[in-house]
Amino acid sequence: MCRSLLKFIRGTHTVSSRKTRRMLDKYKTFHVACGLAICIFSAIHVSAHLANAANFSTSYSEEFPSLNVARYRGEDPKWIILTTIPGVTGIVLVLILFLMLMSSSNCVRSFNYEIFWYTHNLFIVFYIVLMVHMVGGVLKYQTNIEAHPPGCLTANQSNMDPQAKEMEKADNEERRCTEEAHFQGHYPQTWIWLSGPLCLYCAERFFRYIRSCDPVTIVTVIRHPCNVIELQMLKNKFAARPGQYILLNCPAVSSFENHPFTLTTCPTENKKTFSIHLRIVGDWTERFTQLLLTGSRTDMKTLPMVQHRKYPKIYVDGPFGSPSEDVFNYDVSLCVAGGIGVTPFACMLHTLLDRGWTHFRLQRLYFVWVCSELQSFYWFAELLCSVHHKLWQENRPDYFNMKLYVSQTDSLENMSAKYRPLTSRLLVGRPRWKLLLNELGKTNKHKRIGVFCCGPKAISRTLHRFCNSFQSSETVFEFNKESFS
Ligand SMILES: NC(=O)C1=CN([C@@H]2O[C@H](COP(=O)(O)OP(=O)(O)OC[C@H]3O[C@@H](n4cnc5c(N)ncnc54)[C@H](OP(=O)(O)O)[C@@H]3O)[C@@H](O)[C@H]2O)C=CC1
Ligand code: HEM
Repeated sequence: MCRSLLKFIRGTHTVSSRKTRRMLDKYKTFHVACGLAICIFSAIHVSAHLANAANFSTSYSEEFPSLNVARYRGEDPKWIILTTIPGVTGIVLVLILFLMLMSSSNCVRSFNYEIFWYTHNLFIVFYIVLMVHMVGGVLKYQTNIEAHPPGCLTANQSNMDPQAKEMEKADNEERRCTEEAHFQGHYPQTWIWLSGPLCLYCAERFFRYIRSCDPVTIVTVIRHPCNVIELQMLKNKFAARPGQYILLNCPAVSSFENHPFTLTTCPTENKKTFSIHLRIVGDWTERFTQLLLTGSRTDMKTLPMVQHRKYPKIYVDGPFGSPSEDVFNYDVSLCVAGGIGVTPFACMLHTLLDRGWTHFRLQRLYFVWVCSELQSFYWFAELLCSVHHKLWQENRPDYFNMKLYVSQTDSLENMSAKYRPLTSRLLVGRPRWKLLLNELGKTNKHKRIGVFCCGPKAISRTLHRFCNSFQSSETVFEFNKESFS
């Protein structure tokens, strides 16, 4: 989960292979797999030590008292657990893990991200308790193997009955040893395994904290249809690439919550501002929007300096990498956006408009955008028309192929006449993915098409399935899933 380190590795040219970069994008999936593995092996570990506690009670050894954890034979195993350091710390670890696992489920994260986020930060307590877990010294090893080889007999010790004893006298003499067996608790080794990853992660968080401390100035706040707010910001030394996202923190709403937003414009030589489009869907975005719009006229594009003081203080952590950065690294790319999931692709199109298509490997871009309402398309209608006109002027009409789908037809009206290129590409209903992919397959034979999807999970799942099942030796659809939530 060292996002900045991953973004650095992903962005440098050392990771030339797209396959490796795509693997780096799976860091969250890998993390969840590790988290679940921790839970599964912890369950096995706990079961083994519960059996262990029962054994300590029933197999109490008078012969080797230092090996006992029970205080007497038949002691209640529950007491052995509740009165030893490994026992008590083990219960705390299991409780933390259970809370983290339950709060990390998709439903909790989408219902209330804060519950997940607060609970998940219990990992700090988890690691501290884990370091203490081993100091109890329950697991022991013998320190004097040479002086007391396992199975040997000390002077007053015999494990044979008298009759047999006479017969084995000579043999026993050889098995005599000079001292009692001595045992010592294992030296705690957990910190050896944890110190590397923890130091790396702490360095990552420290770096992110220092970087996010730089103040951010809100330059413009624009209200868009369908509950979307555009925020244009300025931050010293902030640089980003299209497709990347930031973590936004607004202490006036909550000091501990960092919400991810994909950039819709990146700073360029001519324009130092960067922007995000946020959809007001939860309590954090609602509260944040109230603070943004309180006392400022929402019809003004750029606010006079005097208004800046009215804005809440915000911090920006990032940018962080994402699969969408690779849209320009294919000959042909298909970008599918669902609703506000258009944001990473809007950033692409801004970059295409600023820098032109000749700077990139990409030779053909298919853009499919599905929205419930027609007004949603106004979020980036100007941008889409500008890109369309620019490519026609540069005699590359085939470069940018866009299809806009409006899925809810009850409130359908005509799009504004000034966006004619969009009106002629507007379709009603949801896309038929299989048909769409077949059409692309036919017009792009022998190509590896990069498929990028950002939006409701249902679209990603459906499209991913169709890309994998697309049977054609000539065309390959390589699915790149975009998600930070
Ligand atoms: N970088 C990232 O990872 C980002 C991710 N997002 C995510 O994108 C999502 C966008 O949310 P929102 O704007 O509310 O989107 P909506 O819920 O409004 O859905 C957008 C469109 O997708 C359509 N749709 C839903 N499922 C399918 C499907 N299986 N096949 C075809 N079309 C489908 C909907 O059709 P219908 O109306 O018929 O349901 C609707 O027209 C959010 O979950 C957000 O987290 C947003 C920004 C960035
Ligand atoms: C049990 C299953 C687990 C699941 C499903 C899970 C899920 C997640 C998810 C989805 C994120 C990303 C949050 C985001 O990007 O906004 C995350 C982050 C993180 N998780 Fe887990 N996790 C699990 C277990 C654990 C465990 C056991 C630990 C450590 C003891 C842990 C430590 C972390 C850390 C340190 C982060 C990074 C937070 C950051 O820096 O952004 N997780 N986890």
